[in-house]
Amino acid sequence: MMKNILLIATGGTIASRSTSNGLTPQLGPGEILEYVPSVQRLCHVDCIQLFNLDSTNILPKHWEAMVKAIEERYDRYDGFVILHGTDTMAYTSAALSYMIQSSPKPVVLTGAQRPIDKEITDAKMNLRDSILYACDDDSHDVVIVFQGHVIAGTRARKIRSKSFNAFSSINFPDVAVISGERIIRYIEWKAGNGPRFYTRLNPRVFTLKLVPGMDAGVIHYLMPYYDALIIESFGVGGIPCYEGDVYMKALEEWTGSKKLLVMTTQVPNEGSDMVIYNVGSRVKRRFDLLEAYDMTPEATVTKLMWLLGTYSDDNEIKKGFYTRINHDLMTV
Ligand SMILES: NC(=O)C[C@H](N)C(=O)O
Repeated sequence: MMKNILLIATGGTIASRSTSNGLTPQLGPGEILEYVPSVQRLCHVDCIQLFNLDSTNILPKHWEAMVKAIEERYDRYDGFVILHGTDTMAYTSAALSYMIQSSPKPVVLTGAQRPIDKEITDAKMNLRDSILYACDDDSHDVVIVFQGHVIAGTRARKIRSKSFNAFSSINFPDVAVISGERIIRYIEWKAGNGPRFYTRLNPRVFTLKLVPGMDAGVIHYLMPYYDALIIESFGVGGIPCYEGDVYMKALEEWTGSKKLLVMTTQVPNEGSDMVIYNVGSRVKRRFDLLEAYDMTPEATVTKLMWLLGTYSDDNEIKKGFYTRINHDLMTV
């Protein structure tokens, strides 16, 4: 029997037309689908348009809208394909991985680096591959399908701003590749017993990228606005101890007001390991902090938004942070 797929349009380059002010999302999902008539042979597709945004403008409330749209229609479809801009797609795929857990049906995000109405475009291949993947019996959970790569929702990172192969899977293999009509699966991955939907997020999570010599006073400034601070430190992880240990004092003030402190690294691959150097281990011993290890920055920030929006108990938040969801964390 033919599968039923829901195509959810949110904007991005795939929906954009050239205007005198640059590329602007204008096409609806029906118009986009017309460029790939071959999908008619694969499945039946229904379309909805939630918004039509350059993904630069995506907010946590848009993630909530995507989740609600899927939850309301979950029983009626075999799979879901979300058309999305590439700029923040890795944040959305991570957020949705926490908000739609253990889904036996696939939720596929895709988009393009060039609009679908251009002669040279990656949009048609990405859309066709995504629908092919969403129709497959062995597909489940949140993934990005892009340029033939299938990447777990928590592992994607935009690594090229212009080329077609824009996404990479960080610290984890591609879960599959798509070659023509074939899906070649690289990892054994069983469907969970969900879905479990979560729609509450707390966006008061700040990511601070350390730069040599940065004024530690910035941490004090963040106090009224944020509940959790993720420090993207250098290398395997550490906090500078120059100038009278101002960073340690700032972090004492931060943690003293019952706010979460999370350490990660700005190095793209292999993650943090704070106990290796004195600059890290002294911080880890001093504070009851969380360490992101091999999680991506996108997964770390959205996981905290989900945890802080869902749980109020500190221990539950800490336990939840170290619980592996959609392949986000392998070290622990
Ligand atoms: N390739 C793209 O989709 C980029 C676009 N600015 C977006 O993220 O919406």
